Amino acid sequence: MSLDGKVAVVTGAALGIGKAMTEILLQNGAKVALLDVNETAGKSLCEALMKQYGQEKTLFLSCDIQSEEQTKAALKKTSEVFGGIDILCNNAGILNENTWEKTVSINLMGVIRSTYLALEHMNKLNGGRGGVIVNTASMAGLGPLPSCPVYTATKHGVVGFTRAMAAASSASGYGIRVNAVCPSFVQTELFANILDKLGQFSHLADATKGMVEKFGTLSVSQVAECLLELVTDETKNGEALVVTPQMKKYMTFVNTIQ
Ligand SMILES: NC(=O)C1=CN([C@@H]2O[C@H](COP(=O)(O)OP(=O)(O)OC[C@H]3O[C@@H](n4cnc5c(N)ncnc54)[C@H](O)[C@@H]3O)[C@@H](O)[C@H]2O)C=CC1
Ligand SMILES: CC/C=C\C[C@H](O)C(=O)/C=C/C=C/C=C\C=C\[C@@H](O)C/C=C\CCC(=O)O
Repeated sequence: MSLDGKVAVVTGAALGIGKAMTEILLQNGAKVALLDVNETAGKSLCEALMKQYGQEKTLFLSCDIQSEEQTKAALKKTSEVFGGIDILCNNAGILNENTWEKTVSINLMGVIRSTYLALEHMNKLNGGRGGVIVNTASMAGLGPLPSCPVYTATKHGVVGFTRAMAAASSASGYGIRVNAVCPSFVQTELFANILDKLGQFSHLADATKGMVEKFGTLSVSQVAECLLELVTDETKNGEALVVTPQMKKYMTFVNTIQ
């Protein structure tokens, strides 16, 4: 799928992985709506991107994906300005075992909310153009991180939601592919602050450090390249693309219900 003329929405676009996703989508010809709760960083990035790619290519919308009203308004504005939505990158997320309800609210409920609201614009059965949704899960969505069980649960939920939505879309004729990217550790602000966010599991920090030493850390660009692959390869639907500094692979899942 060529990205020329396509319209993308990236949540959590202001920093880290979302910023890299935004940049690679613009580099490949898409228009991008940047949604983020961090207005200062979002506006600053959007201004810089407008200078590099043109005013007509980017839009920043302040949006907390925990809010139905804000998310609905941001997606509506995106459609009004750019004429529709073809690509949704559900990237916004946090890690904080101290505030685990907020972690669930953003990482899982926010992905579900953004997906359902975007379907109103993307679904071919609603007059949409179809397209692709890519959810930023994590390797913690495929196996446990003992020092952050709630974060692990949210990412497992994102992987399960991704696979179920992909099947539902295919069976329903929505014309929308749904995939997940599952990185290991990535050098971002979220990653830099994790040792302060483990709450009652802070005693397991050393084990986490050991995992980081084992896996190493990815750059945000490496994750963005995976996004581009999942967006442009129209054969990919219901996939979980695992990426570490050592390897990249599509997960195979055993369907226990035959
Ligand atoms: N950094 C890492 O090691 C890994 C991160 N991930 C996932 O990647 C995604 C992005 O994380 P990073 O770039 O590392 O984090 P980051 O903290 O660098 O950037 C996250 C962005 O999301 C925004 N955001 C947070 N809550 C929001 C909300 N309620 N509504 C809208 N925007 C919100 C923040 O303002 C920030 O701009 C997250 O879903 C995270 O779980 C997955 C695997 C590894
Ligand atoms: C303490 C949390 C640190 C960083 C959070 C970051 O956002 C993140 O999500 C990092 C995840 C890194 C995970 C690295 C390894 C995970 C290993 C096990 O959980 C097994 C996972 C998957 C197995 C997949 C497979 O190859 O079979």
